[in-house]
Formats: sequence, C-alpha cells, structure tokens
Amino acid sequence: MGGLTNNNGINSQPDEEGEGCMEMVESESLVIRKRSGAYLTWEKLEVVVLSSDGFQSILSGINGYAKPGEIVAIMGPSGCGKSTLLDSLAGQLASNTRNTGQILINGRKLRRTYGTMAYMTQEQALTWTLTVKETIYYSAELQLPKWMPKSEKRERADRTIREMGLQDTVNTRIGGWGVKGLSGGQKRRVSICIQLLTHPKLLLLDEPTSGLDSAASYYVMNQIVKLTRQYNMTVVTAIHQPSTRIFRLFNNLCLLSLGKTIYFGPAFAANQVLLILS
Ligand SMILES: Nc1ncnc2c1ncn2[C@@H]1O[C@H](COP(=O)(O)OP(=O)(O)OP(=O)(O)O)[C@@H](O)[C@H]1O
Repeated sequence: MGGLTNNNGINSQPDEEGEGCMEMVESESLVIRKRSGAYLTWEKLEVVVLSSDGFQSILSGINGYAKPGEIVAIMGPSGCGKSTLLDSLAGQLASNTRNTGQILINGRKLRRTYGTMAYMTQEQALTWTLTVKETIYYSAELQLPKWMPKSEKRERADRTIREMGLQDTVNTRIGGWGVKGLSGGQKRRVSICIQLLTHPKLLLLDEPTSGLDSAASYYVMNQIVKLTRQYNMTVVTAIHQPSTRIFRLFNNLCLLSLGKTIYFGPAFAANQVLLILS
C-alpha cells in the first residue's frame, strides 16, 4: 500500500490496531479515549561505532521502560549517550553504528506505521521563510493520512497550534539568518507541534528545552506533560540540567554515565543519587 511518508519516514497507514480507520468514522476525542497506549521496553541495548581500528562502545547493557501517560527523562553528562539511546529507540542510528539488544512496543518489535512514533531530534530544521501557520499546515498535509479530509487536517493543525500555545504567532515567520522571527522557545514549540500532529503513541524528544530560559523551559515541559496525559502518550525525553520544578514533572529517570545506566527508577527517589553525583 502506498501511504504518505512523513518527515520521519513513517508510513501514513493505519497501524495494526486499525486506528486510522476508526478515526474516519468517529470523533477525535472518542478515538483518543479508545487508543491503547505504547508500553516501550529496551533490554540489554549495546551500541558500537565502527571505525578502521575496530569498534568503540557507546552504549552498553542499557535496560529501561516507558509507560503510557508517563514521561521518562534521560539525563547524564554531555557525551554519555543520551541521543544515541533515543536514536536506538527510534530505529534511527547512524550508518557507522551497530546495535544489539531488544526494543519492544507492547511486546512486539517496533513497526513504523502512522501514529506509532514521532521523534524530535536536536537539529530539527524549520524553513525560516514560512509562517507558523504555513509550517504546521504543510506538515499536516504531509504527515496525516491521505484518507483524512483537508478540513480535518486543518482542524488538527489548528488544535495542535493551540495546544502548544502558538495561536498568537500563527502569522509570524519562523525567521533566522538575520530575519526577525520567532523566539528560540517558540521555535522549539513549533518543532514539538509538528511531531504532535499525528497524535503519536510514542514521542521521543531530544533536548526539547535546549537554549530556553527557565520560564520558557517550564512552559514547554508542562505542556508536554498535559498532552502526555490527555493523549495517553508514552514520552521519553533527553534533558540537560532541568530545574527542580521541571524535574518534578518526570515520572521516571534514566541516568546515564559513560554509556551505562547508573540509575533507572522513579524520579522522586533519585534525589540521593543526584546529590551523590553532584
Ligand atoms: N555515529 C557516531 N560516530 C562516532 N561517534 C559517535 C556517533 N554517535 C555518537 N558518537 C559518540 O558517542 C558518544 C555519545 O554521543 P551522544 O550524542 O549520544 O551523547 P549525548 O549524551 O547525547 O551528548 P550531548 O548531551 O552533548 O548531546 C559521544 O562520544 C559521541 O561522540
């Protein structure tokens, strides 16, 4: 079947539970309530980089899980392997790497179908000449399935714009290269908005708050928490030095050091570990 392919290379077909079909005949809110979640597990993950001298280990024996309606934060010093873990979970590792271990969603291997997964990488590119509305409308056109009427795509785009608090900026250009446009925080929100369009069951975010001040960071993370609960999403996010207020929003913490898990468990219970490490 030839469905649309979005910017993550995900095929815009109904997933194995046929949810795309349900959406054709039922209201969105009903579909959201009916959606089963994605229980993600990763076990004995190993990632190595291949080079002319042999190979170098980047991740070693990593285990963890993420549940629907909850957020797992991946933390650790720069270079410890946070992005590599997210790339592995997304099935988007660089071609010079090899991985072993098991990544399962609801006990099965990841099938990259419409609405299953969205991944916001650190370098998500936006077209600086487009307005926010154009960016989100074009993304909706590309990512949402062919069978969805244009009016519904627009509705979904408008709703997602509101959910990320971007309604006052819809006619502002993204900007860049000397052209005044959105603030850094607003750009991150546009990037997240694009990923949310398909209502993914699993959302992977690499540093959604990088470059933002503490108020903007809190706003972004708090919105993500609300949407995680509302859509029963499973969220895994890499984050660098979150404030205490943001840290309290996380359910579980996966703390990495030199490519190994040094803590995985409830974020509230991690204070002692973080104190010892600081
Ligand atoms: N494709 C690759 N080729 C060579 N080395 C790589 C590759 N991918 C990752 N690495 C190396 O693996 C280590 C972990 O990188 P990774 O980007 O996962 O770290 P990180 O914790 O996300 O860092 P940061 O917080 O700075 O973004 C680094 O030393 C990096 O240079």
